[in-house]
Amino acid sequence: MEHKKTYNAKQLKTPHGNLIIEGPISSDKLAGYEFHEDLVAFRPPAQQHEALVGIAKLEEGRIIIARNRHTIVGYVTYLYPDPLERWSEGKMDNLIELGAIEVIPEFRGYAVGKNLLIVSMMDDAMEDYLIITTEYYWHWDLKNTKLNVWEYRKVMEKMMNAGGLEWYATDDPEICSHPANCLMARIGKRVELESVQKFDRLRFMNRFMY
Ligand SMILES: CC(=O)SCCNC(=O)CCNC(=O)[C@H](O)C(C)(C)COP(=O)(O)OP(=O)(O)OC[C@H]1O[C@@H](n2cnc3c(N)ncnc32)[C@H](O)[C@@H]1OP(=O)(O)O
Repeated sequence: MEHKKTYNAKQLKTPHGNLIIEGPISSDKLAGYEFHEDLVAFRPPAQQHEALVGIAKLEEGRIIIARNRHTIVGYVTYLYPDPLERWSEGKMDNLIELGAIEVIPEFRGYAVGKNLLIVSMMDDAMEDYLIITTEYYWHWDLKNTKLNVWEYRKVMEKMMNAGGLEWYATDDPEICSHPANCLMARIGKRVELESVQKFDRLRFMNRFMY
């Protein structure tokens, strides 16, 4: 499969300044920008910056960023699922995962997250993909937001819905281990039935139990 990436951008005004939401961004551009020190949700900022540069270099990898002048203040990543996860077991070249999304606390609640999703889907090539994301409550910033798991889950759903991702049932044990965890997905307009059926089989691998 050819992974065509077309750059899109939009401006977003917030009370803390104007942002450019843009991508997919090249690894060189990404490496040249400052990476805000409050981007700490997944790894220490320097390591996460390096990881994003690596993802942008992957054929299927996509990074969309929220930028305040020269500084990255938010991002979302898309790449093939981890080879150790069930989602890669179907060896589907059109299944990519929204792996991480983060916005610095200063810019949260101003639709930056939603706009990262919106700009991601501006690229028509996204209609060729089945995009998944796995939501585990232990990745959420419950401490700083002071939201409970259900309130946080609502934030995640509203944000993902802005990009057309919807809740999908699964019997994945890790997802089923807590009711706030979930699988969300967006099936592109040009994804064929065969891929959808393959995805259904990946979602339910323990059917012998029923
Ligand atoms: C696959 C994964 O990456 S899972 C991990 C997700 N990432 C994290 O948890 C990292 C830490 N958290 C963050 O970086 C941010 O809080 C994000 C990315 C989850 C959300 O980013 P934001 O820019 O704040 O999201 P955005 O402003 O678009 O909000 C989406 C919706 O949630 C609502 N919302 C956002 N924050 C809050 C809050 N603290 N309380 C109540 N509602 C909220 C918004 O009002 C909006 O709802 P609306 O459509 O009714 O207006």
